[in-house]
Amino acid sequence: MELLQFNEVSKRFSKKNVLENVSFTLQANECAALIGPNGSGKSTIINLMLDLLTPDGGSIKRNYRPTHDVGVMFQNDYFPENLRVREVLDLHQSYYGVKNLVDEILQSTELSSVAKSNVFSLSGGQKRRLSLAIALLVAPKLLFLDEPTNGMDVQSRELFWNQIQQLKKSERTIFVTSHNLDELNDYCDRFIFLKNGVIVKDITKAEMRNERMLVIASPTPDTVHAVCRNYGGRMAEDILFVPGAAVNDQLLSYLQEQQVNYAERFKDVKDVYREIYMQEGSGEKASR
Ligand SMILES: Nc1ncnc2c1ncn2[C@@H]1O[C@H](COP(=O)(O)OP(=O)(O)OP(=O)(O)O)[C@@H](O)[C@H]1O
Repeated sequence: MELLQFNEVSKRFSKKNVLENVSFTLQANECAALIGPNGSGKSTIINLMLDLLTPDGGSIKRNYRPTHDVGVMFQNDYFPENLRVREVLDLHQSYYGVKNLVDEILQSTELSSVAKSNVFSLSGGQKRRLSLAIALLVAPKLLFLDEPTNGMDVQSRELFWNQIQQLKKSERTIFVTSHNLDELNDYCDRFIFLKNGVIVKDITKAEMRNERMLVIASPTPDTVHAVCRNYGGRMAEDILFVPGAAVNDQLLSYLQEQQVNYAERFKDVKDVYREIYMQEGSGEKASR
């Protein structure tokens, strides 16, 4: 089922075009990530999805009620002062007038043991999980996670994403924005890349893994120059990344002749990110 459809949506603030002809659909059960640098328009898209903004052009079709079927885990945790964990959830539940899900959610977010604790005594990871618990109170069809693991340590991140994996099994659409590309790569099924208010790539994990990458660690300047000039590629953190489309017998023979060590692997989100947002490395790509 299609949960959402953006059809050539544009948005302006003052005279500045912030989104231009943005089109995408979200299916029920998807776990999709919206990726883009600061200021690329992610929050504007989310606010349009939540019906907090109106588009200046195009149309949005929602198969959900923005006030009743959507749970949002905001970037920062805001809780009423001096309340216990359970009281915070009871309070939110009373606003929404929804079915009593507090015990179930305390359990699924692993907060039962701190249900009677004051929210200020919680660890950073527990506070993030309480924000998730609040977002789940409406039994959302659509769950927004905005930089969900900010401030969490490794163990809390793993626990958090395991909980999201469980939620994925229960017919929910999950929409994540995060700058943590490793996490998105591991846990999302689809990646929508935004650049200056335009969707420049919309790719599923399965599609991405159809492509290979070639990786050369600590290449010499001569190797960087020769490979980039003839095949394209990008340098990042002393590694040269060559896109799958350029990986061919000629390139591999060249590297073997030059005794350059390389490795081949599937493409991941960071590779796509580099292709979109980073300049190609030294040398011009030859027209082939
Ligand atoms: N209410 C507003 N009035 C004027 N300009 C705005 C408003 N909201 C956003 N903008 C501008 O629109 C552009 C996109 O902003 P947006 O917040 O959607 O980006 P973002 O990708 O979410 O950024 P970040 O990663 O920093 O949260 C920015 O140039 C921002 O300054």
